[in-house]
Amino acid sequence: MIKFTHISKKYDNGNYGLKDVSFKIEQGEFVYVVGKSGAGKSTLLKMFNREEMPTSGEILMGNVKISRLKNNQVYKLRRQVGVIRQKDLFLPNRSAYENVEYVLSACDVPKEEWDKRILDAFTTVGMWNFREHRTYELSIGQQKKIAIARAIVTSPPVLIADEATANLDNRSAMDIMKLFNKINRQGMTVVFATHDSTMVNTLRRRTLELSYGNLIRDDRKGGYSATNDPKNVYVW
Ligand SMILES: Nc1ncnc2c1ncn2[C@@H]1O[C@H](COP(=O)(O)OP(=O)(O)OP(=O)(O)O)[C@@H](O)[C@H]1O
Repeated sequence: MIKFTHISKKYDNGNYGLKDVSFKIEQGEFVYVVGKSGAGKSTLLKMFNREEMPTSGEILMGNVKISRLKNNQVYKLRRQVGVIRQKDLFLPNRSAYENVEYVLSACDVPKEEWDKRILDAFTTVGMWNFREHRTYELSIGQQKKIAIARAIVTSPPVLIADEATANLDNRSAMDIMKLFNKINRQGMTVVFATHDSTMVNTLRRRTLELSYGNLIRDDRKGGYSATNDPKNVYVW
């Protein structure tokens, strides 16, 4: 369970990213975050793994208050939250396989688990046959799939995606959305920010809508599929 309570974010230059935002997400939910450019979507997403800290309010992950975490615990938090960014940075001269493997090396995952984890991640995104390709040789849609493989290879209970379908044609975008659906059905919570309302209407899910930093809508459109899978409990 993730709970945002009265979260506000005021940047140093006086801009408000978020204003008094409160909501709760259960493990296994699929949630869209929508709103126009500048509405606060990225600011909201960056709070999940403490890339940004709220100016006021409290965020709970399980029973842990994110703002109270010490540096070594923030590192653990980041293993619990997989992130797919608007622009994913790859090791461009390395293969897709090495790009995914790199995440495991950076996360202290025991080496004997690497092969299986990498195979599982590539299989989930359907990219095993492209594992030897350098990432710059891949299409944008294929690169997005590798970005997803990197985000899920540590099996985080929560997956955060910021405009993961930007710059993709409709077919590739739908491919990526199906992938997020599949990952969600496996029990992972997915929080997916987009300004594309077509996308949101196609796959009806719970939607949080932001406008000028305010949460102006929170509905549940049949998207709730909580799971009791023990692998999804938070470990600190
Ligand atoms: N690092 C920052 N410093 C100052 N202001 C910021 C910073 N990041 C975001 N903002 C401001 O916070 C508000 C929300 O921005 P945010 O990037 O979260 O919106 P968004 O909905 O993700 O927009 P986009 O879809 O264009 O990325 C905007 O007014 C923006 O200018």
